[in-house]
Amino acid sequence: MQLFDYKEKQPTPALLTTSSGQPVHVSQMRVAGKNFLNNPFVFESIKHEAMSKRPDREVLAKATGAHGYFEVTSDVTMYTKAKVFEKVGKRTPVLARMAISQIDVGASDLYPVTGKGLSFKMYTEEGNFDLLGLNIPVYFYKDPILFRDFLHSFRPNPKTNIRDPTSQLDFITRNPVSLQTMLWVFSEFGLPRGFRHMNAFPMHTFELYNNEGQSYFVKFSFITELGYKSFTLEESSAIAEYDPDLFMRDIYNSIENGNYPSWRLDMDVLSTSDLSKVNFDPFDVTRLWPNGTFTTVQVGRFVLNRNVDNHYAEVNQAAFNPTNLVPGILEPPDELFRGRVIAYHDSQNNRLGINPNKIGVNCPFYARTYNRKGTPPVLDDEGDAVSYPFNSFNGPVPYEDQSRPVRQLDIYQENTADLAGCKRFYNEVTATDEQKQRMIDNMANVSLRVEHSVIERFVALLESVDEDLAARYVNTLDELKRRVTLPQVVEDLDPVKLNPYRKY
Ligand code: HEM
Repeated sequence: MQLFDYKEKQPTPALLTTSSGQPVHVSQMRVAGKNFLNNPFVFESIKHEAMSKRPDREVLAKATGAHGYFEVTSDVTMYTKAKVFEKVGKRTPVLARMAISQIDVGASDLYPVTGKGLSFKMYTEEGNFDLLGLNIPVYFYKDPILFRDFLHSFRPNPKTNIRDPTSQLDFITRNPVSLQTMLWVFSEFGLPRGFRHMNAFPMHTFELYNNEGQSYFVKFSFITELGYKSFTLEESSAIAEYDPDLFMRDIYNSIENGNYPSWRLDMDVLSTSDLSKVNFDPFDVTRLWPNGTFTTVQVGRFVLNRNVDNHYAEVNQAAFNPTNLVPGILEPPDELFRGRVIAYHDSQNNRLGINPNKIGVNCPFYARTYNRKGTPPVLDDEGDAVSYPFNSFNGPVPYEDQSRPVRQLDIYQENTADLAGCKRFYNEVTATDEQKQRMIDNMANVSLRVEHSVIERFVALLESVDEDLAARYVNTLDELKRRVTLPQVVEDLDPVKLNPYRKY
């Protein structure tokens, strides 16, 4: 389809050149019988392809993206002075990136038990404002050191390069703090019917302040305006076979057809006085705020109405960073966020160089800094502007704002797991029998190849959450083991039998 569109725009072929603009002679197109080192066109073509791959993101690598806008739908000026939210009807251009975790580029979107990302970059007049969300409202852990450990347990074994569900369940039993999020991921909420039908949550508690300097504490949510819908396990395994790129295709086609995906931006709010009264840690990303403790305010909506022209330039090279906030919105004070402050810069410097914000898609409307040089692009590098701050030559100066809180919260968090939250999830969120069984079927599928002692520990953990959950899991797994008889050819290839280090 895209190929035919191109042909329509380009009725006759254009002249081919090298990257430095010299026309390419037809004899340069093939090497046969010639010394190709004397053929800069061939040399450049091979070299460029060989060196074209930059590192992918370590997490959420496979993705799609689109442009659109954010529109304010309610007056929220009592909570924040951020100009992006300053009046009802105001629109701000937006880039969205939608991604799937735990899989590499090229793998199937329907790979079981993955998280999905939905991030928005709002190009505001006060700088880029990025909100990064995942499709589940609680996070796997609150201690940033677990970033590495969690990923390692879910990644292929470093020796064999084979995924090992034993290490995944082992991680959960050794870090019960991650159980609640895993229950969400195993449940229907882990398998939305494409990005358009999923909600997403930035999870941290941000401090907002208004023009009078009053603070509020908020959690943002992106709520799909199409209504949440999920795939059944049968549907997803059937689709995985014939359309591994379904999530990506669905977004592209819906925008091309004028069915623009959209999400409401809501925020759950606690005032400063609420904060001193609650009996839970409102900054703990592994827990939900209990119903009845907060008010929900609608802020606006995101609409995606334009596909990108170049995936590499506009999606792969996009750099979303949770520290990209604007005046009126302060950094969340929790420990996990502090871990993220380091990680995104490092990852983006590693894959894009030291000037990621000078790459077209990341450029804010306005930026004046004292940084100079670095890996390309350097653009005009501020021309002849003075290159050190606090100078006598009218170099850029910082702004002043009397309403910005002078003190920010400094919090110390407990290292406890919210198993009561897991019980509430099992009994209240997966409320019906069918919902419970679906989650347990998923857990049992993953557990089929898990080493016995780890299963025992996992069952003990589930028992400490809810007896019924543990009993159903044991029964479902037993039943599944009885039912699954591998055909001979698969048995011959069974990794357990081939791997002398593993036993069941
Ligand atoms: C210690 C905690 C965390 C660390 C160290 C971490 C680190 C990272 C890194 C290094 C990237 C790749 C960035 C890039 O190269 O562009 C990334 C991407 C991402 N992270 Fe995190 N992360 C953490 C927690 C979270 C949380 C709590 C959320 C959700 C609320 C989240 C959502 C995302 C999303 C959606 C992306 C993909 C962004 C895109 O589409 O480019 N992360 N994370």
